[in-house]
Amino acid sequence: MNIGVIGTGNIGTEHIRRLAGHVSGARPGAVFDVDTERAGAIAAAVGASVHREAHDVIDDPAVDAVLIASPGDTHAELVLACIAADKPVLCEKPLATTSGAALKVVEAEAAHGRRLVQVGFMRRYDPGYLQVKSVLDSGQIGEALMLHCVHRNPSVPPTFTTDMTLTDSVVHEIDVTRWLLDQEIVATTVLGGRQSPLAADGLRDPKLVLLETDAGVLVDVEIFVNARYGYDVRCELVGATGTVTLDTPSTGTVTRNGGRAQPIHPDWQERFSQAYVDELQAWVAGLARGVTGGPSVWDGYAATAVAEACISSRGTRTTVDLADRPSLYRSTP
Ligand SMILES: NC(=O)C1=CN([C@@H]2O[C@H](COP(=O)(O)OP(=O)(O)OC[C@H]3O[C@@H](n4cnc5c(N)ncnc54)[C@H](O)[C@@H]3O)[C@@H](O)[C@H]2O)C=CC1
Ligand SMILES: O=C1[C@@H](O)[C@H](O)[C@@H](O)[C@H](O)[C@H]1O
Repeated sequence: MNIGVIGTGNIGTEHIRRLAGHVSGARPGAVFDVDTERAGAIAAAVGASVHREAHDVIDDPAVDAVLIASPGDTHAELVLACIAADKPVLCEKPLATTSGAALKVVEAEAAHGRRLVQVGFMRRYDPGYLQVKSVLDSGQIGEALMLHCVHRNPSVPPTFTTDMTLTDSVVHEIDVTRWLLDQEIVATTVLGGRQSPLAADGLRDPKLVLLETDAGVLVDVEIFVNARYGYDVRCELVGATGTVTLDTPSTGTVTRNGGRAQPIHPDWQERFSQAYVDELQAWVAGLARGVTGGPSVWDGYAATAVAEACISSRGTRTTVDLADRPSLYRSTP
């Protein structure tokens, strides 16, 4: 499979390297980035060609499938072009930054009649989250009652906005909640509270997000993107007869001088490195069989709709109103 990649920043470059060296059955064949120097550097490193426009990648007959890793507000338009060209696409999260834009993608793919799009919610491929899901599904802890989540980033670039803490960061917990519980989120309340002195001017950080599902499960998420000490993503799912916990993986405990240190990952690149490879490998394996699975545009739309309600909340309970779910998305492949 010859993969065309649009966006060669942080994650785009890493995905290209993974496609070149860690995913069987695929190679990065063509790339585009508005930053032509950046695109040229990674293309030269992996032997890919550089295109002049994003649409040249999508329309390139030698490109079997497209991977979109440009900023979130560019995604919906590019995914629509892939659907129009009948080309499979893995689109990094978020599918879109507004629910209206995401819904247009849902409608376009539903009208197309078969799935072409996978959304990059890679936590569904993380061995830790998979274990949490398998414990819940096995019935060992009874029915799910509550989910507690922590999502801490050491820092964010100056371009990162308060809205992005919800659309770019909490969107992962929104997807994890829907996937783990197989329930829709119907309401949210977001509280600001005391702010970090280390947050950039105008950035509301940290925040507490409360999500309510259609089955009444309550989910709390601490989002804190200036935690400084490292990358810390955890959760505890509380069931009727027990709990299952996903801890921050340690990278090697050092015991010395009367003390014990447990290093943790510096950022998402290291923490989820295996999940990204497994996500890409599953996508490519599906492509070879002519099947697109994994998180769908419905999942992308629902997640963006919830994130949008979080943005509107500002301390008050805000409901989430989803459109009707097309039959294409009623069963997960
Ligand atoms: N699944 C995950 O855990 C992660 C997902 N992401 C997602 O990946 C996307 C990219 O994030 P980063 O790589 O961190 O950002 P980045 O800012 O490092 O890279 C974005 C790249 O896109 C390029 N670009 C901007 N406009 C473009 C356009 N119209 N067409 C083509 N290229 C364009 C920029 O020049 C830059 O090289 C975002 O949607 C983000 O939410 C990012 C990090 C982790
Ligand atoms: O997707 C990601 C980033 O875009 C986002 O900015 C971070 O907060 C997340 O931890 C990371 O997984």
